[in-house]
Amino acid sequence: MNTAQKSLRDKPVARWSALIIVSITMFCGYFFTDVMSPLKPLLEKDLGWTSGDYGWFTSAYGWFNVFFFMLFIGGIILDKVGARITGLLASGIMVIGASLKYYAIANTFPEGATILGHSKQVALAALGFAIFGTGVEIMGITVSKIIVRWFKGYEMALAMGLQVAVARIGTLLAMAAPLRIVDYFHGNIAAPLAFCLVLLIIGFLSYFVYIVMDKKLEASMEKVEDGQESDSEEGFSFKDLKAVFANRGFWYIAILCVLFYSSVFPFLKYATDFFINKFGMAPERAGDLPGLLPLGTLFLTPIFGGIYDKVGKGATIMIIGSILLVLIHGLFAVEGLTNVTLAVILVLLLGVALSLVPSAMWPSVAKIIPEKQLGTAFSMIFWVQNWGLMGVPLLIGVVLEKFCITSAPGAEKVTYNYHIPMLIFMGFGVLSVVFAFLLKNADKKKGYGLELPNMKK
Ligand SMILES: NCCCC[C@H](N)C(=O)NCC(=O)O
Repeated sequence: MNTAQKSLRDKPVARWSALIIVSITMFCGYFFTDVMSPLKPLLEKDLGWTSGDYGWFTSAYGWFNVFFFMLFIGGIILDKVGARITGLLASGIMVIGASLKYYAIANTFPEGATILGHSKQVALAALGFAIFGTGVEIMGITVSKIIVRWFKGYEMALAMGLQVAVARIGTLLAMAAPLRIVDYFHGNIAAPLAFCLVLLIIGFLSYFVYIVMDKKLEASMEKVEDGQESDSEEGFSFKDLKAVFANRGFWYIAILCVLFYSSVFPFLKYATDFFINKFGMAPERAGDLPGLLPLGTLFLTPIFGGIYDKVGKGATIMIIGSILLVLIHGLFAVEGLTNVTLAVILVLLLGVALSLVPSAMWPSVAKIIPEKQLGTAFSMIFWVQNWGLMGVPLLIGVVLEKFCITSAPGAEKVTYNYHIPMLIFMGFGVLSVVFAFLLKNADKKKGYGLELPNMKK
């Protein structure tokens, strides 16, 4: 290819700059997603929430995505009108949802005011989180497609890994910062949300810079004579949907996705409380331990992504990550194992698992599904995954409240035994292993190329 035929995506500086910009928006989204997790004990102590309230509120993240098919709608919009408008809409929705959630937590409401059997505060916070969850998930599929658009044939898995790594810095801050921010603002539980809301607005504004870059990319692609990489996609069609549904590899990846993530992200929602209850950690420091999880993934996700780009072995990487899950949650479930050093090691290992599987899973989707159906495919995978992100935190909240309370009724501080929740997380790990093997098997039969490198020679 001579210089005249190059499009903007062929210039490393341009494609990495595009990646940095969209990663900032995702970073802010991930921060907000988990910012309430370390606050669970405080929500119970200061605002009178129960574990059931917390589980219900946390599950709201997936409500609209699952029941109103917002991810499908987002995927269709993405394939029809492209990443520029979809991304802007999605990050705007994130800001609106986050503002409502902040309003709910920052205010007090008349006692006894309930909506759907929960206090007005819990219900409004949940509604805000549901709106936010729609925005951040649609943003997730948009960013996945943006990366494919800029990096296909280049360092695609590395780029996806780096984007996820930057997003996970958001998760890390969400674990480590909120209790410190609350402390700094003299016990104000809403302060971390306000801080995060400001970041989300910055993420929204930074997306305008990406829009300018995307326009330039399009113009440069139009100049490329053969137009082979042009974004002249046909957009969503029901034929595409049927094609994606008929693809066995797609289903294995989607089911692996929901199982794997069900035992990681919902775990994070309860991790601070778990470490306080099982390992006797001081509440002010207990968020630091789950914070180690995203820390490890920062470095490892891009490294494993780079290995997949150069060496391949995508399906095998997913199997190893899933086996790790079983071991980790299995050990967490063992009663009497309360050594903090062991907890640190297990959290770090969970970080390894959370690097292995995503670094191979997301680029593998682009191998199984043709590019013009990718928006649809990512949105369907995220839809399946959202059942888990919605249902599992709710399940754990209910299980905790019904079967795991160890304190006396009416005690000032409620304490829990996390044995059953950990067994539930382990169960998801076991099923992940099964589906990772099924995926590898399908790859052998259908030749998706999951075990092959991503990079063109
Ligand atoms: N706490 C963030 C949830 C992100 C869900 C999202 N659909 C996703 O799977 N992102 C990829 C990842 O590995 O984070």
